Amino acid sequence: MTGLQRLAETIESRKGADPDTSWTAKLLSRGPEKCAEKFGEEAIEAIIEAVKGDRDRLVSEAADTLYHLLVMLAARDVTLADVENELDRREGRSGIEEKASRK
Ligand SMILES: N=c1c2ncn([C@@H]3O[C@H](COP(=O)(O)OP(=O)(O)OP(=O)(O)O)[C@@H](O)[C@H]3O)c2ncn1[C@@H]1O[C@H](COP(=O)(O)O)[C@@H](O)[C@H]1O
Repeated sequence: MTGLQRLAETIESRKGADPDTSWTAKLLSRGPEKCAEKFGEEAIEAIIEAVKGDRDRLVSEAADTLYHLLVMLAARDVTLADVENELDRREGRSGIEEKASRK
């Protein structure tokens, strides 16, 4: 199991946990819209560091972004496995080829 899969399991286990002892439970208790808003904030912070070119800050903000992406997905009962399955489905198909097939 990868670290990302373990994190997704931890997040799933926080559903219904005590918001006073778990940041994840606190965020989930505020609803999917708040989780989506937090994800957006963290993604923007990662974008800013990518533009600035600060490698260490980008790694840190990317970690925040992945965590908050998983929380947002959990809030809508979408699992990491669902996303991995979609990525697997796309594997080996170039984005250029996929875009051309849409026309
Ligand atoms: N990876 C993370 C993780 N990344 C970021 N965060 C928290 O996300 C929050 C980010 O919030 P901000 O930076 O926006 O700070 P803020 O205090 O909310 O600021 P404002 O929005 O109020 O301005 C901080 O409290 C971070 O600690 C995380 N909290 C938890 N995890 C993982 O989730 C696991 C379960 O955590 P709990 O649910 O808290 O037990 C942990 O063991 C970690 O593995």
